[in-house]
Amino acid sequence: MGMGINMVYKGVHNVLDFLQNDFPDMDVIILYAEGFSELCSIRSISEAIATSSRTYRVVVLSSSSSSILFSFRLRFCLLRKTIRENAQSFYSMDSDEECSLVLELSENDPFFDEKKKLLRCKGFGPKERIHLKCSSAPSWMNDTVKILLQIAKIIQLNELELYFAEDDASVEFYSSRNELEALNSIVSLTDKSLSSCPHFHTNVLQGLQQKILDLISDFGDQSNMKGVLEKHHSCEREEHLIEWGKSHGVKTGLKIAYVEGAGRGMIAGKDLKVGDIAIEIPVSLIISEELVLETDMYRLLKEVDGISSETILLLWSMKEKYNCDSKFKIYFDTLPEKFNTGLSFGIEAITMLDGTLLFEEIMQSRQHLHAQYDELVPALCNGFPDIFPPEIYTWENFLWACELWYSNSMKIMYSDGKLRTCLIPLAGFLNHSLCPHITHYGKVDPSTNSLKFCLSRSCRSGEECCLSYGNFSSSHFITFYGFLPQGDNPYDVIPLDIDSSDVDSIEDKPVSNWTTHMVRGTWLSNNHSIFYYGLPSPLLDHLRRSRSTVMQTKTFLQGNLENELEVLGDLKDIFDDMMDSMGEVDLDNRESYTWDEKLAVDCKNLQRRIAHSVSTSCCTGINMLKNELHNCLAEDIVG
Ligand SMILES: C[S@@+](CC[C@H](N)C(=O)[O-])C[C@H]1O[C@@H](n2cnc3c(N)ncnc32)[C@H](O)[C@@H]1O
Repeated sequence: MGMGINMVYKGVHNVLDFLQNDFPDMDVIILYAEGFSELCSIRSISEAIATSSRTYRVVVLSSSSSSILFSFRLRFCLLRKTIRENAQSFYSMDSDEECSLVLELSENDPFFDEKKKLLRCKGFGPKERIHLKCSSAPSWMNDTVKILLQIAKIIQLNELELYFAEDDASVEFYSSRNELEALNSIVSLTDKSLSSCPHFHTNVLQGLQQKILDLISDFGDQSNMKGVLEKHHSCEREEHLIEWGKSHGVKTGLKIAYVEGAGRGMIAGKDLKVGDIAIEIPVSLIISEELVLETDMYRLLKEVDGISSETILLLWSMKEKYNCDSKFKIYFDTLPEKFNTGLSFGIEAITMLDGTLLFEEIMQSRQHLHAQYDELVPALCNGFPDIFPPEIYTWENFLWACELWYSNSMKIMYSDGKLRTCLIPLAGFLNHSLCPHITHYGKVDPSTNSLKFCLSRSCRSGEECCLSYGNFSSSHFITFYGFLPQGDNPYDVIPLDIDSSDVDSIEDKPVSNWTTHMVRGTWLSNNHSIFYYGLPSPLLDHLRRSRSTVMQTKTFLQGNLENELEVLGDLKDIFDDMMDSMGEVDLDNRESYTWDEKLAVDCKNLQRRIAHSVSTSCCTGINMLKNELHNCLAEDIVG
């Protein structure tokens, strides 16, 4: 039913109550604005309406030229609702013959409230049943996939991705990790449904699953992170290791080759599909604490107060490297003599890092390792030289073992439920990618007593097969792995030292769950409009609240605009100071630098780019705000 009402604007927060309580039957809303400031209110009203679980049709009538901007935004809100409406009408069907997919945000999700809010912004609830029925409409499949993906992506967000997505419904892409997790979660859902749906639905489900698999494949093809193979290197020792592995139960179709800039990597010997096992390692070939339990070294070390199983393994591996009778000699023989991680940066490279996050990370880690060595090793060598020969237990060898364990170990969940830090021969040749083929690999399969590395995206014959080492910043990768990942790393953030506790609560009730704040390169954001500026909303909201005790809304009121100006001015100062303290980056001489100096300048350049992007976005925002403020004041004078 359409109904025209003369709606009195009661403020953004009670618009929905107003509509639902006073006009429960209304489904078409006509918003009319004469001047600029009325248009600003309309935008806020329309945003509030867009969060409703009911569908309203909103029409904007305006005499102002700025209406184009708002109509665009409104159309966007409407579009989201219309897609959902259409899709639901395609899915509606006989309940007896129902086949549906249910996407549900778990109430145990640590970010349940934030994700629920984001789902609402997009017009979804925490539990959505999507009914599937092949429609005659050609777009039904695309519409269905679009909805499934929108929901799945939000459910699969991790903390950091959520921080940068919160309060901004326009975000469609969060990270490659998120994209792959979301797509794979729908593949699993369709798998489950295929086993329980009546057989006449299998075509629909299989069609849907194939569509998702095609999307996964397209996504992999688009990612520009394929390793270039260096054919002139010999991999004889590595091939021996593969043969040894296979003779002890390893199953794999992967080969080893040198990859430009990454050392050795694993290459698919044939086309591999989503779900295929790239490599399977029997537990008997995994190096974990189990292996040292029977040694004299273990019996001695377990008496040392507070020593961890990781430290015991590290000390064991220092000696095992030189043990000619080791069961793992062939594995130790393939390990690099030097790891070249941030932990072994020279003094020149460290000096270049002054003012960067990497400087702090490397210095703290080195201090920690030196303290650990000094506390433990000399005493062991003096007390038990037979077990800890001083010529093996040097600082250099200790650092080598630390770098080995930091850069090559994986945390594995064993069948007894215990998480163990392990070295895994062969799987240790898998390099990292921001768009990995393998995302889940940490659990022993009790039925085979082996560790399986299954593909979350396909890998063509001859292509390097990569996994994800984790969602780390580039400074973490440099410190502990010795490389800077290729491409945009969404986890490259600059944390801000802001205490949220006092401003982010009203009468002891938190208004936001974010207690720490950060920024990342604003080129990663697609919303640079006023009130967003490519910056994270939780940070902006926090700074707004700390600057003004008045409730802040995203409306074009003079007070709000003035507060925004101050917030952006403060942020800009912080990042301009950061750039000043880091100094310039000399990229012209990069080729003459040593390996560690190259990593140092690249990392410094990255942090500078992030700081510069934040400062530039603040500057653009300040200019936009000044224009709006000017318009606002002009309206007031005319009014
Ligand atoms: C687990 S090992 C992988 C095998 C290693 N490439 C080798 O030759 O032994 C981890 C190390 O590989 C290298 N690496 C892994 N992924 C990389 C990447 N994306 N880019 C550059 N180097 C990488 C780093 O040196 C890292 O410390």
